[in-house]
Amino acid sequence: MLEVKGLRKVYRSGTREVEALRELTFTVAAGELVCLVGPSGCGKTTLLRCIAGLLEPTSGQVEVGDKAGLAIVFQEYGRSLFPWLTVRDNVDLPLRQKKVPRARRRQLVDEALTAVGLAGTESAYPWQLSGGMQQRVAIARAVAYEPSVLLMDEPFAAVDAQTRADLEDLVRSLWQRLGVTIMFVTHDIDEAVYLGQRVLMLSASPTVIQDELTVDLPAERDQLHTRADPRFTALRTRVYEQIQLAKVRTGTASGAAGELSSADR
Ligand SMILES: Nc1ncnc2c1ncn2[C@@H]1O[C@H](COP(=O)(O)OP(=O)(O)OP(=O)(O)O)[C@@H](O)[C@H]1O
Repeated sequence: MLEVKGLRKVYRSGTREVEALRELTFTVAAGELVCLVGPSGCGKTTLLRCIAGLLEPTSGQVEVGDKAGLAIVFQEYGRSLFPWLTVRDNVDLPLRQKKVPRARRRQLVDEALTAVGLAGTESAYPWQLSGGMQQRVAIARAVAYEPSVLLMDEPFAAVDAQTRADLEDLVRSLWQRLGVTIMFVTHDIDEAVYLGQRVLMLSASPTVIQDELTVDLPAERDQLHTRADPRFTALRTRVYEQIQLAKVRTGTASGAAGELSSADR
Protein backbone atom coordinates (compact mmCIF):
# COMPACT_ATOMS: atom_id res chain seq x y z
CA MET A 1 0.00 0.00 0.00
CA LEU A 2 1.03 3.55 -0.71
CA GLU A 3 -0.16 6.61 1.17
CA VAL A 4 0.52 10.21 0.22
CA LYS A 5 -0.64 12.87 2.69
CA GLY A 6 -0.61 16.63 2.13
CA LEU A 7 2.43 16.38 -0.15
CA ARG A 8 3.83 19.74 -1.22
CA LYS A 9 6.98 20.44 -3.17
CA VAL A 10 8.45 23.87 -3.81
CA TYR A 11 11.67 24.07 -5.85
CA ARG A 12 13.96 26.86 -4.76
CA SER A 13 16.89 28.18 -6.73
CA GLY A 14 18.28 31.53 -5.71
CA THR A 15 15.35 33.91 -5.25
CA ARG A 16 13.11 31.95 -7.61
CA GLU A 17 10.54 29.53 -6.21
CA VAL A 18 8.36 27.12 -8.16
CA GLU A 19 5.52 25.41 -6.38
CA ALA A 20 5.32 22.16 -8.33
CA LEU A 21 2.97 20.23 -6.02
CA ARG A 22 0.51 22.16 -3.87
CA GLU A 23 -1.37 19.52 -1.93
CA LEU A 24 -1.62 15.87 -2.86
CA THR A 25 -3.44 13.35 -0.74
CA PHE A 26 -4.31 9.87 -1.98
CA THR A 27 -3.97 6.21 -1.16
CA VAL A 28 -3.20 3.27 -3.42
CA ALA A 29 -4.41 0.05 -1.82
CA ALA A 30 -2.25 -3.06 -1.73
CA GLY A 31 -2.50 -4.85 -5.07
CA GLU A 32 -4.22 -1.94 -6.80
CA LEU A 33 -3.26 -0.54 -10.23
CA VAL A 34 -3.75 3.23 -10.25
CA CYS A 35 -2.91 5.54 -13.13
CA LEU A 36 -2.03 9.19 -12.71
CA VAL A 37 -2.63 11.46 -15.62
CA GLY A 38 -2.18 15.18 -15.99
CA PRO A 39 -1.05 17.92 -18.36
CA SER A 40 2.59 18.30 -19.30
CA GLY A 41 4.67 19.85 -16.53
CA CYS A 42 2.06 19.16 -13.83
CA GLY A 43 4.57 17.56 -11.52
CA LYS A 44 4.19 13.83 -12.26
CA THR A 45 7.91 13.21 -12.14
CA THR A 46 8.29 15.35 -9.02
CA LEU A 47 5.62 13.27 -7.30
CA LEU A 48 7.26 9.96 -8.24
CA ARG A 49 10.64 11.17 -7.09
CA CYS A 50 9.17 12.21 -3.73
CA ILE A 51 7.50 8.81 -3.35
CA ALA A 52 10.72 7.00 -4.22
CA GLY A 53 12.66 9.05 -1.69
CA LEU A 54 14.84 10.58 -4.42
CA LEU A 55 13.54 14.05 -3.57
CA GLU A 56 12.72 15.61 -0.22
CA PRO A 57 9.14 16.97 -0.04
CA THR A 58 8.74 20.54 1.26
CA SER A 59 5.97 19.25 3.52
CA GLY A 60 3.66 16.27 3.82
CA GLN A 61 4.32 12.58 4.06
CA VAL A 62 4.72 9.50 1.95
CA GLU A 63 4.24 6.05 3.38
CA VAL A 64 5.22 3.03 1.34
CA GLY A 65 5.65 0.45 4.04
CA ASP A 66 9.04 -1.01 3.26
CA LYS A 67 11.08 1.41 1.06
CA ALA A 68 13.26 -1.53 0.04
CA GLY A 69 10.18 -3.05 -1.60
CA LEU A 70 9.90 -0.25 -4.13
CA ALA A 71 10.96 -0.53 -7.78
CA ILE A 72 10.78 2.08 -10.55
CA VAL A 73 10.60 1.81 -14.32
CA PHE A 74 11.63 5.06 -15.99
CA GLN A 75 10.70 6.47 -19.36
CA GLU A 76 14.24 6.48 -20.71
CA TYR A 77 15.18 2.83 -20.94
CA GLY A 78 18.30 3.83 -22.86
CA ARG A 79 19.60 5.59 -19.78
CA SER A 80 18.30 3.21 -17.14
CA LEU A 81 20.12 0.10 -18.42
CA PHE A 82 23.88 -0.26 -18.18
CA PRO A 83 25.27 -0.71 -21.72
CA TRP A 84 28.35 -2.60 -20.53
CA LEU A 85 26.30 -5.26 -18.75
CA THR A 86 24.46 -8.11 -20.47
CA VAL A 87 20.69 -8.42 -20.15
CA ARG A 88 21.14 -11.02 -17.40
CA ASP A 89 23.56 -8.85 -15.45
CA ASN A 90 21.33 -5.78 -15.78
CA VAL A 91 18.39 -7.67 -14.29
CA ASP A 92 20.64 -9.34 -11.71
CA LEU A 93 22.35 -6.19 -10.40
CA PRO A 94 19.65 -4.98 -7.95
CA LEU A 95 19.34 -8.55 -6.64
CA ARG A 96 23.07 -8.64 -5.89
CA GLN A 97 22.73 -5.33 -4.09
CA LYS A 98 19.84 -6.81 -2.12
CA LYS A 99 22.17 -9.74 -1.27
CA VAL A 100 19.86 -12.41 -2.66
CA PRO A 101 21.66 -15.80 -2.74
CA ARG A 102 23.13 -16.77 -6.12
CA ALA A 103 20.80 -19.71 -6.93
CA ARG A 104 17.70 -17.70 -6.09
CA ARG A 105 18.99 -14.80 -8.18
CA ARG A 106 19.38 -17.05 -11.17
CA GLN A 107 15.85 -18.32 -10.74
CA LEU A 108 14.36 -14.82 -10.34
CA VAL A 109 16.18 -13.47 -13.40
CA ASP A 110 15.12 -16.45 -15.55
CA GLU A 111 11.51 -16.16 -14.43
CA ALA A 112 11.38 -12.40 -15.00
CA LEU A 113 12.92 -12.60 -18.48
CA THR A 114 10.53 -15.39 -19.43
CA ALA A 115 7.58 -13.37 -18.09
CA VAL A 116 8.42 -10.43 -20.35
CA GLY A 117 9.07 -12.69 -23.37
CA LEU A 118 12.84 -12.26 -23.42
CA ALA A 119 14.06 -15.76 -22.60
CA GLY A 120 17.09 -16.44 -24.79
CA THR A 121 18.43 -12.88 -24.78
CA GLU A 122 20.34 -13.21 -21.48
CA SER A 123 23.78 -12.79 -23.00
CA ALA A 124 22.88 -9.89 -25.34
CA TYR A 125 23.77 -6.29 -24.50
CA PRO A 126 21.01 -3.66 -24.29
CA TRP A 127 22.27 -1.82 -27.35
CA GLN A 128 21.78 -4.97 -29.42
CA LEU A 129 18.04 -4.91 -28.67
CA SER A 130 15.16 -2.79 -30.00
CA GLY A 131 13.70 0.00 -27.86
CA GLY A 132 10.68 -2.11 -26.94
CA MET A 133 12.92 -5.02 -25.92
CA GLN A 134 15.09 -2.73 -23.79
CA GLN A 135 12.00 -1.50 -22.00
CA ARG A 136 11.04 -5.14 -21.39
CA VAL A 137 14.46 -5.66 -19.79
CA ALA A 138 13.78 -2.67 -17.52
CA ILE A 139 10.40 -4.18 -16.59
CA ALA A 140 12.01 -7.59 -15.99
CA ARG A 141 14.58 -5.96 -13.71
CA ALA A 142 11.80 -4.34 -11.67
CA VAL A 143 9.76 -7.55 -11.52
CA ALA A 144 12.73 -9.79 -10.56
CA TYR A 145 13.28 -7.53 -7.58
CA GLU A 146 9.90 -8.74 -6.24
CA PRO A 147 8.72 -5.26 -5.26
CA SER A 148 5.60 -4.69 -3.23
CA VAL A 149 5.12 -1.34 -4.98
CA LEU A 150 6.05 -0.67 -8.60
CA LEU A 151 6.26 2.94 -9.82
CA MET A 152 6.16 3.45 -13.58
CA ASP A 153 7.04 6.89 -14.94
CA GLU A 154 5.70 7.23 -18.50
CA PRO A 155 7.49 4.00 -19.32
CA PHE A 156 6.17 3.62 -22.89
CA ALA A 157 6.46 7.21 -24.09
CA ALA A 158 9.47 6.44 -26.26
CA VAL A 159 8.29 3.28 -28.05
CA ASP A 160 6.16 2.87 -31.18
CA ALA A 161 2.38 2.40 -30.95
CA GLN A 162 2.32 -1.36 -31.59
CA THR A 163 5.06 -2.07 -29.05
CA ARG A 164 3.32 0.21 -26.61
CA ALA A 165 0.08 -1.77 -26.88
CA ASP A 166 2.00 -5.03 -26.26
CA LEU A 167 3.78 -3.54 -23.24
CA GLU A 168 0.48 -2.28 -21.79
CA ASP A 169 -0.90 -5.80 -21.98
CA LEU A 170 2.31 -7.12 -20.45
CA VAL A 171 1.93 -4.77 -17.46
CA ARG A 172 -1.67 -5.82 -16.88
CA SER A 173 -0.83 -9.52 -17.07
CA LEU A 174 2.18 -9.17 -14.73
CA TRP A 175 0.07 -7.15 -12.32
CA GLN A 176 -2.70 -9.78 -12.31
CA ARG A 177 -0.17 -12.58 -11.86
CA LEU A 178 2.06 -11.00 -9.20
CA GLY A 179 -0.46 -9.00 -7.18
CA VAL A 180 1.96 -6.07 -6.99
CA THR A 181 0.73 -2.52 -6.23
CA ILE A 182 1.31 -0.34 -9.30
CA MET A 183 1.29 3.41 -9.68
CA PHE A 184 1.52 4.16 -13.38
CA VAL A 185 2.14 7.73 -14.51
CA THR A 186 1.23 8.72 -18.04
CA HIS A 187 0.16 11.75 -20.04
CA ASP A 188 -1.84 9.46 -22.33
CA ILE A 189 -5.52 9.44 -21.36
CA ASP A 190 -6.40 6.28 -23.30
CA GLU A 191 -3.48 4.44 -21.72
CA ALA A 192 -4.59 5.51 -18.23
CA VAL A 193 -8.16 4.27 -18.78
CA TYR A 194 -7.05 1.06 -20.50
CA LEU A 195 -4.61 0.09 -17.76
CA GLY A 196 -6.00 1.38 -14.49
CA GLN A 197 -8.55 0.27 -11.98
CA ARG A 198 -8.65 3.91 -10.99
CA VAL A 199 -7.42 7.10 -12.62
CA LEU A 200 -6.28 10.12 -10.62
CA MET A 201 -6.35 13.32 -12.64
CA LEU A 202 -3.86 15.97 -11.70
CA SER A 203 -4.36 19.67 -12.24
CA ALA A 204 -1.73 21.82 -13.89
CA SER A 205 1.08 23.00 -11.62
CA PRO A 206 0.78 23.94 -8.70
CA THR A 207 -0.77 20.52 -8.60
CA VAL A 208 -3.73 19.15 -6.72
CA ILE A 209 -5.90 16.13 -7.51
CA GLN A 210 -8.52 17.51 -9.83
CA ASP A 211 -10.73 14.46 -10.03
CA GLU A 212 -10.73 10.72 -9.58
CA LEU A 213 -12.39 8.04 -11.60
CA THR A 214 -13.07 4.36 -11.00
CA VAL A 215 -12.55 2.41 -14.21
CA ASP A 216 -15.54 0.09 -14.19
CA LEU A 217 -14.43 -1.89 -17.23
CA PRO A 218 -14.14 -5.70 -17.06
CA ALA A 219 -10.86 -6.93 -15.56
CA GLU A 220 -10.10 -8.92 -18.71
CA ARG A 221 -9.11 -6.25 -21.20
CA ASP A 222 -7.83 -6.44 -24.72
CA GLN A 223 -6.73 -3.74 -27.09
CA LEU A 224 -9.44 -4.37 -29.67
CA HIS A 225 -12.59 -4.88 -27.64
CA THR A 226 -11.88 -2.74 -24.58
CA ARG A 227 -11.02 0.31 -26.63
CA ALA A 228 -14.16 -0.18 -28.75
CA ASP A 229 -16.38 -0.47 -25.64
CA PRO A 230 -18.74 2.54 -25.33
CA ARG A 231 -17.93 2.65 -21.62
CA PHE A 232 -14.24 3.09 -22.45
CA THR A 233 -15.15 6.05 -24.67
CA ALA A 234 -17.31 7.59 -21.92
CA LEU A 235 -14.50 7.26 -19.36
CA ARG A 236 -11.83 8.72 -21.63
CA THR A 237 -14.14 11.65 -22.45
CA ARG A 238 -14.53 12.40 -18.75
CA VAL A 239 -10.76 12.31 -18.17
CA TYR A 240 -10.17 14.44 -21.26
CA GLU A 241 -12.67 17.07 -20.08
CA GLN A 242 -11.04 17.28 -16.67
CA ILE A 243 -7.57 17.70 -18.17
CA GLN A 244 -8.88 20.45 -20.47
CA LEU A 245 -10.45 22.16 -17.45
CA ALA A 246 -7.13 21.96 -15.63
CA LYS A 247 -5.44 23.71 -18.56
CA VAL A 248 -8.06 26.46 -18.78
CA ARG A 249 -7.74 27.18 -15.08
CA THR A 250 -4.01 27.64 -15.42
CA GLY A 251 -4.45 29.74 -18.54
CA THR A 252 -6.54 32.26 -16.64
CA ALA A 253 -4.19 32.39 -13.68
CA SER A 254 -1.69 35.23 -13.61
CA GLY A 255 2.00 34.49 -13.99
CA ALA A 256 3.70 31.27 -15.04
CA ALA A 257 2.32 27.99 -13.73
CA GLY A 258 3.51 27.27 -10.25
CA GLU A 259 5.62 30.39 -9.98
CA LEU A 260 5.16 31.85 -6.50
CA SER A 261 4.65 35.57 -6.07
CA SER A 262 5.80 37.09 -2.81
CA ALA A 263 2.13 37.35 -1.70
CA ASP A 264 1.73 33.55 -1.94
CA ARG A 265 4.70 32.68 0.23
N1 LIG B 1 14.87 21.03 -10.32
C1 LIG B 1 13.87 21.90 -10.56
N2 LIG B 1 14.00 23.20 -10.25
C2 LIG B 1 13.00 24.08 -10.47
N3 LIG B 1 11.81 23.75 -11.00
C3 LIG B 1 11.61 22.46 -11.33
C4 LIG B 1 12.63 21.47 -11.14
N4 LIG B 1 12.14 20.27 -11.58
C5 LIG B 1 10.89 20.52 -12.01
N5 LIG B 1 10.56 21.82 -11.86
C6 LIG B 1 9.28 22.46 -12.19
O1 LIG B 1 8.25 21.79 -11.48
C7 LIG B 1 7.10 21.60 -12.32
C8 LIG B 1 6.79 20.11 -12.44
O2 LIG B 1 7.86 19.45 -13.15
P1 LIG B 1 7.85 17.86 -13.42
O3 LIG B 1 9.06 17.52 -14.23
O4 LIG B 1 7.66 17.14 -12.15
O5 LIG B 1 6.53 17.72 -14.31
P2 LIG B 1 6.01 16.52 -15.22
O6 LIG B 1 4.54 16.47 -15.03
O7 LIG B 1 6.76 15.28 -14.95
O8 LIG B 1 6.36 17.07 -16.67
P3 LIG B 1 6.23 16.32 -18.10
O9 LIG B 1 4.83 15.85 -18.23
O10 LIG B 1 6.55 17.43 -19.08
O11 LIG B 1 7.25 15.22 -18.09
C9 LIG B 1 7.42 22.29 -13.64
O12 LIG B 1 6.87 23.60 -13.59
C10 LIG B 1 8.94 22.32 -13.67
O13 LIG B 1 9.40 23.42 -14.41
